[in-house]
Order: sequence, then C-alpha cells, then structure tokens
Amino acid sequence: MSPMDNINDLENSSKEQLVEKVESMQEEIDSLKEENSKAKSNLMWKVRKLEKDKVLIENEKIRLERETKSLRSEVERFRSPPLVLATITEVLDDYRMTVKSSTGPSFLVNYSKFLDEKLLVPGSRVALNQQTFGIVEVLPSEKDANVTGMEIETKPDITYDKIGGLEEQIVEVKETVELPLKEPELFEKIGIDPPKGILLYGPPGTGKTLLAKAVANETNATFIKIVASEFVKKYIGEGARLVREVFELAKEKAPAIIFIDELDAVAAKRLKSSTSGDREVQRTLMQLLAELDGFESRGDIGIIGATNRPDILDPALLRPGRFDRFIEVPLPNDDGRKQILKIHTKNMALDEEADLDLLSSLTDGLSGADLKAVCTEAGMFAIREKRDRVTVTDFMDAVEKVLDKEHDDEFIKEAGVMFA
Ligand SMILES: Nc1ncnc2c1ncn2[C@@H]1O[C@H](COP(=O)(O)OP(=O)(O)OP(=O)(O)O)[C@@H](O)[C@H]1O
Repeated sequence: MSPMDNINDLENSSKEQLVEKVESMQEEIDSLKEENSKAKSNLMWKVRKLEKDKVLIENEKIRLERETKSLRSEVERFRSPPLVLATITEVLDDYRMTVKSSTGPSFLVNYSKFLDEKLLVPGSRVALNQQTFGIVEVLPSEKDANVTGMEIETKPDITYDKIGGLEEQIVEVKETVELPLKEPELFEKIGIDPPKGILLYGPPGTGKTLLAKAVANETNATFIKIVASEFVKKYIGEGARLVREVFELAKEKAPAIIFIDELDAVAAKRLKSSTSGDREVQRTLMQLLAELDGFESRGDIGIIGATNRPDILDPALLRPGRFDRFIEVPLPNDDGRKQILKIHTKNMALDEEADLDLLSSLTDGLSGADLKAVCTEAGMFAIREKRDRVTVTDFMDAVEKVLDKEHDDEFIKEAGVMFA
C-alpha cells in the first residue's frame, strides 16, 4: 500500500471516529436535554403543588380563625348571666313601663329609645338585665318561642327495619314504650304501672333518635323531639316554662312520644357552683323532675331520653319512677355495620364488585351515621366522575373522607377547648 493510501486510510478512520464521537455527544446532549426538561416540568409541578398547598393552608388558616372567633363568641354567650323574662303590663311616657317578671314581682323599668316602639305593647315578652332590670331586648311572641328547638312529627316514617344492628335494643324499646302505648290494658290487668321513661345512651350517631321515631311510627304517636340544650335559655324561668309546655303539648297530642335528646345539657350532676347560669339550668332540671314525678302515664305518652354522656347525669333523674330503663346503644359491631350498610345502599346503583362485607370489616369503630355518610360520599364520587355505578374505590375514598372529617371535628373540638 502506497504512503498516500495509508494517509487516506488514516484520514478516513479519524473522520469516522470523529463522526462517531459527534454522534455520541449529540446523543448525550439530547438525553441531557430530555432530563433537563423532565426536571423542569417536575419542578414546575412541585412549584404549582406548593402554591396550591399554600392556598389550602391559607384557607384553612382563615377557616380556623373564623371557627376560633365563633367558638369564642359562643363561650362568651354562655358565660353571660341569664336575663330575667318579663311581660309588659303597661307602657308609660318618658321611656318607662311596668312589667311583670316570670319570677313573680312587677317592676317599673326604663327602656331605650332605640327599641322598636311597635313591639313595646302590653303582653309582649321582654328580657331584663338582672342587675338594673333595664330592658335588654323584646322577645318573639310566646307561640314562636314554643316552636323553636322543638321538632314535631305527626307520624315519623322510620320503621324498625330501617335500623341496623340494634335487635336487642328494639326488643327492649318495644317492651317498655311501645307495649304501654299499644296495650295499656295489659298493665292495668296485672296491676302495675308501665315503665315511665327510658334512657338511651351511647356514642353520637348510633340510632337513638331512630329508635324513638320507630316507636312513634309503630304506635301512631306524635313524635315530639326537644334537644335539652334548648331548655337552657338565657332568660330566667324560660327553661322551666318550656319543659312544662313540652309535657302539656304531649298531653294535647297524645298518644305521643317525648324524645329529649342531649339530656346531659340540663341533667348533669347538680353543681355546688352558684353562677346564675348554673342556677337556671338547675331550675330547669327541677322542673323536668317535677314533670316526670307528677306525670301520670296513662299509657298514652312515652318518654325517651338520650345522652352521649351517661356518666355525668344527675342520679336523681335515674331513680325508679323517672327514667326506669337504661338502654345502651353502642357502636355497631361487624354484623351491625353490614346491616346498616345494606339499609343505606338498598337503593344505590352498586358496581358488582362493591363488597359490603369487606367494607364492613374495614369500618370498625364507625357509627351508623358515619356509615350513612360513607354511602352518601361514595355516591358523590361516582356522580362527580359521571359514572352510573358506585365502585369499591368510591367506598374506600368515602371512608377516608369520613375518617378525615372525624379527625377535623376532633381537632376543632380540641381547638375550642384550647381557646375557651
Ligand atoms: N343503627 C342504625 N341503622 C341505620 N342507620 C343508622 C343507625 N344509626 C345511625 N344511623 C344513621 O345516622 C343518622 C343519625 O342517627 P340518629 O339521629 O338516630 O343518631 P343518634 O344516636 O340519635 O345521634 P345523637 O346522639 O348525635 O343525637 C340516622 O338518620 C341514620 O341515617
């Protein structure tokens, strides 16, 4: 091979090597570019997520500030001394009038020119400051006050088959409330008084109200629900008056079931403390005890109390002749949860893989109300994605959402205590 040939060969091979080198460098640049764009989009995504989280945190902060503010004002409201309830007897001149207080005596009091003169007529109810007896506000008419806080259903549409996992409780409620209402003669024949009242106790959302409504439905009784915290009024004498009215209303509407929810709001152990607020609550409790004692259950009125806090109830309430039976309404066990899930998914369009037994085993510790919420949320997930079937995933996401909410509720409750 001539020297020229050798040089040509050398040139060609170095060219090839150069080309190869350039190509591999180009490949390297391309892959670096690709990595770079991936890293960039990843970073952008992270930045966007951080911005979203920042907004969420800001919103959460605003929500908590609002919650804290409302909790503070709620605490202030309950700390303020109750006002005296009175009725206007005569309106005089120069912003004065005579009133008769609910505790008995009459007073000549002043009123502010800013009050609406149209409302200041004889017979109107007003609230007086306990110290100065000045008129603080004009109250709604007696009839309105009766209705607030009371739920009256002529015939609730709840039947026993809509209650899951409470077979034993249903038997007890049938025996102690339904039977005296349906067959009072059985008790007359034997010569005993039917149990006067039953107390359902257990965690929130376990079916206490349902049981009371189911009895009312079964006995065609009017269902009168009052949340006992409604008895705790600002005005002296108002709570006791409301207790009297509830029992009078039940007599008018008999057969009737009086369902007093959150009984612990008025029936907590009597305190030694002497704040006027506590004295008002104790006055209301005394009225409730008097109504229960004086109450001749002719078998046409059933009384059902409910509480999540049986441990703080005043023992006076629990002696025989008042609330004779205490029935625990616990969180549902596995079988109870299956029944409750079946009840609340009865009309739902479920995917064939939606396994309620599995769901029930994964929801230990949830109440009936939680399980109802899980079914509703699962349906919402399907609706949001425009599907016509609710899948297992929807249920799993729903359980997570309900558990998160439980956690939030717990947090707000603790936050409330912290700022009290
Ligand atoms: N055992 C149950 N079977 C079926 N549904 C239930 C059951 N328990 C609760 N639920 C569902 O939860 C809702 C709330 O139940 P309910 O009002 O009876 O609870 P509660 O025990 O009275 O609660 P609270 O103590 O907070 O007043 C019911 O309307 C129902 O949809």
